[in-house]
Amino acid sequence: MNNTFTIRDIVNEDATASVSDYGAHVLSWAPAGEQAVVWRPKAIYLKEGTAIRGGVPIIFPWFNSGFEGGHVASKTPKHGFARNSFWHYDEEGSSDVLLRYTLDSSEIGADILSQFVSGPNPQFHAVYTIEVGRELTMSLTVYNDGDEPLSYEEALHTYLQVGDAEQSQVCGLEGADYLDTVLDGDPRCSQGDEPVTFQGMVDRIYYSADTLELRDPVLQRTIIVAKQGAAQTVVWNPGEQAGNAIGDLGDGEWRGCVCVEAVNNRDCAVVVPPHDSHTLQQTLAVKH
Ligand SMILES: O=P(O)(O)OC[C@H]1O[C@H](O)[C@H](O)[C@@H](O)[C@@H]1O
Repeated sequence: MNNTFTIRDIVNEDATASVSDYGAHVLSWAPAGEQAVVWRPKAIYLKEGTAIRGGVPIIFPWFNSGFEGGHVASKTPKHGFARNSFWHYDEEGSSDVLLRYTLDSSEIGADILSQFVSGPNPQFHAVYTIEVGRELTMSLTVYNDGDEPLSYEEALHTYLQVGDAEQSQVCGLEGADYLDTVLDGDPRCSQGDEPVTFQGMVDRIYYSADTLELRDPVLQRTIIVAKQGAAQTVVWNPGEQAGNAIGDLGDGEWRGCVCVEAVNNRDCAVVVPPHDSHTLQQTLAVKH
């Protein structure tokens, strides 16, 4: 594996984007003529073993500290190893509109692999593609190369740029059940008829895979978030207090983003039969 922090800038007639090989991490994406849609903070810190803030971290094979036997577990690193790994850039499989990355279980330490719920010796490889155009489509396919079912959690943890989180709304989750992980015991709640808004920390796992709209009155646009192969949607913004306490964000930067994430976690973890695969996909677009 090539352990250098390469960042690839993509410029084509429909969009610009930048992608880091470390984490196969989309750092930014803007359709032509638009402000950035995928949000990145002012400073990006690149350090082996540490996740990049902003952009689209790939969360795999567990979400937060994982979930096992009906309880929150204590797996490390937080959100799995995919965002902290140097992925292989597939030169031949890539172009100025599509980037392709791979990662193989043989490159991951046994101590980390031993934390898989489905058994200590998983064999798999992952292929991640990023299509850069007027839409951005990110697809994570995990192939189970072993003889036992492979179980994991995953997310495409997408930071979306907004003019002001407190004035933004996520529409399309009305009536959906969710786990409110800000509250003790992560109680199951139900979204009323109103959109999701951001006054204080919001950290929720919605049992919905519907296409959503992030409405932004400040930038006067709507970001459309569609997904496939996801059972859930996580919506997250840390709010002022926790946002200003995040070490790799400047004061007030939390206001410039809202995370809308395509997710399979907890009771919706993926189980891939032997020699089969699963794809999680998220597509972003803008409308005015
Ligand atoms: O700070 P990070 O490790 O990147 O995690 C950032 C956030 O990711 C997700 O949105 C989780 O739902 C949150 O609980 C977590 O705080």
